[in-house]
Amino acid sequence: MSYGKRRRTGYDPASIQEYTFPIENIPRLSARDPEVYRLIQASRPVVISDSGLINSALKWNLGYLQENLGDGSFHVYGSKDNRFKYYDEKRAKQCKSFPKPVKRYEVSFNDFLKMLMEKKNTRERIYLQQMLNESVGQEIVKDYVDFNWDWVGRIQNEQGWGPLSSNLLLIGLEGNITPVHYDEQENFFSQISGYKRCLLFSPDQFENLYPHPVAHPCDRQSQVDFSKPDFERFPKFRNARAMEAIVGPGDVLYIPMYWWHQVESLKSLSPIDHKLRDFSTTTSSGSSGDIPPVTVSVNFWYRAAPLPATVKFPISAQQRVSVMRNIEKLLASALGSADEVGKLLSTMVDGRYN
Ligand SMILES: O=C(O)C(=O)C[C@H](CCCc1ccccc1)C(=O)O
Ligand SMILES: [Zn+2]
Repeated sequence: MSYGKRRRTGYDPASIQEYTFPIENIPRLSARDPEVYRLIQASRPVVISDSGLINSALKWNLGYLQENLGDGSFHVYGSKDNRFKYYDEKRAKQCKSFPKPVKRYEVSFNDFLKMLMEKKNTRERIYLQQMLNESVGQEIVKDYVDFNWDWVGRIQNEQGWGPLSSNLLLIGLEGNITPVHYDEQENFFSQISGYKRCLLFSPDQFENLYPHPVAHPCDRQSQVDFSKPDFERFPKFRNARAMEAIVGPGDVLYIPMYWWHQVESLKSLSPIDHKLRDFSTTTSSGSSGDIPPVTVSVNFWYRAAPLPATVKFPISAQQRVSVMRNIEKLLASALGSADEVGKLLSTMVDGRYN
């Protein structure tokens, strides 16, 4: 079932990267439409345009956040290009040969704003990704309490999901890309300011997207770089097909657990007013005018529903991924290292199962 045309308002279409795979649209519906809940029930992506989930956060511009986020520290990632490929710190320590794709800084929000200004001239791009925690100021707590918990809580209960595990605050530069990966939690991805293009791939496309081994620092991330796919190493990537949603302020995208997604911050057409109190007094270079436009999002990660008592065959694509993950983990521990897992699996399969 193909849904309408790509949303055309608010962002610069020239900031949409061209890729090699076909793209369908993710349905964009009102929270009043029962189809929304049928899609969520079926673990299919949907954009809900008027849920009001994060209406209280639509005023979260950089000035307001600077005033109210408090003086906790924030994780800010730096990348030498525009890709922010996540990696697991402790696994990276065990893989001495692993080239870290991004640097991680721990800074105050003010330092983040300074980095935004200074990085404007350097090659390095930055991306603030911080879980909202009790260190935030009272105003932010108030806004958080005013999220539409009735709406999202009803879905959480109806779907039998586990507890909310975290809300990640995301503040990135236009052009930043989070490369395609999957998460093991249900996600209501909410857009606060600016526009993001979300490319989603169903869990049954595992074989088209070639994730790193489970024991690798980039577990759950695809090895394929969409901007220059290596079809020799990843031939099945030719079969990949995406669903797309371009989300703007107030939109909520349901990203079902195990669904692959790549998130790209687009260029906003209307200038974003950061309402930053004059910044020049506290830093050497420039005033708030020098702050480049950013996108702001917050996600809602929910733990999955418990597995059903009786398994229904054939198992779902998500269950297949979970089984493959468990086998990789078991073999890595049984063999004492992840390096021999491939060899052992080939020995098991070659000439016997294929
Ligand atoms: O909400 C989601 O799931 C996203 O992927 C949103 C994405 C940033 C996620 C960063 C990340 C990726 C992998 C592991 C932990 C953190 C964006 O908006 O750029
Ligand atoms: Zn994600």
